[in-house]
Amino acid sequence: MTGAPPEGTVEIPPELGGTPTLREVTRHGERLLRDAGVDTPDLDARLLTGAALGMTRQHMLIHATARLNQPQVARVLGFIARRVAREPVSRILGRREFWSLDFTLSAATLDPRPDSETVVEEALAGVADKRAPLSVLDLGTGTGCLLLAVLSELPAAMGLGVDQSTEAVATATANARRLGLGPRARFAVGDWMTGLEDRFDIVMSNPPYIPDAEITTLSPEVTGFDPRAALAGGADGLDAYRAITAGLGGVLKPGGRIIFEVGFGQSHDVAALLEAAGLSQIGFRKDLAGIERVVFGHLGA
Ligand SMILES: C[S@@+](CC[C@H](N)C(=O)[O-])C[C@H]1O[C@@H](n2cnc3c(N)ncnc32)[C@H](O)[C@@H]1O
Repeated sequence: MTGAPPEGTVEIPPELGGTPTLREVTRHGERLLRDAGVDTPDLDARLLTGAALGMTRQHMLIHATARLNQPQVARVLGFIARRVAREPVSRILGRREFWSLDFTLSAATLDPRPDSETVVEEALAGVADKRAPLSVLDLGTGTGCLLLAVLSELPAAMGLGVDQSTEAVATATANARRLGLGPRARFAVGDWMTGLEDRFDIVMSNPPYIPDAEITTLSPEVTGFDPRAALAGGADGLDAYRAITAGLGGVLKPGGRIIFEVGFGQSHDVAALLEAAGLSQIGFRKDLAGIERVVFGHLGA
């Protein structure tokens, strides 16, 4: 559900007939979003109007009284209608900023969350020599955001991103190319580390971790638009952690590190899985909200 709204399907209300001003159209969109219970109606109306018209925020401020024609009004209202239906702004725009890099989304990829930057921070914090030729594996790569963010900071590192979704792998490959990281990033379809023969210095994963029964309690922006395969973690949310920790010995180099993103309240269960798998120096990193978002461990040298 990304890209432009279908043309000609939006009904334009009488007050926006003729050539309304940009400000009138933006305010109308904001009202529709507020009535629909969207959290940030002013911000979303501004972002969507700007995107529909190809205008920056500064342009919009300068041209607030500029007149729009009816196709332009229809395009703005098309975007607003999608947001009223709870499609996230990032999905309507088809892209999301992560680690100050621009990522294209697809229906098969999770919309990257700011909290996941904690994984990138921890991966980089453990690298003493940023120019070393390290190897990095990202399991459940989605848009490729974790792997590509890490590679953007480590100029001699190479990486592999694995996902079970062919469409996600295609999206991640296109993101790598667009970000100029194509020569150092490879993506493959697979079931976690099954069939991999190489070993890596760093393994990262933000696997699906929502307990199955909790999925329906999430916001409509998540349940309606993030793929279920990116969310569903089994009965207790820990299925993927069990599968991945069981295979870590085969993909980590001696002295290598695993860095997991975890859901709220899961850090100690995941730490116990790592300990049972023989990893040491297990630690935690909090996200900006003070929640233990990352669990990491070392494979003894
Ligand atoms: C929570 S999303 C994370 C995506 C991305 N790494 C991020 O942080 O935005 C989990 C990803 O794991 C993938 N996945 C689920 N089960 C998998 C499996 N058995 N093997 C490989 N990937 C899997 C999903 O397709 C999804 O892209």
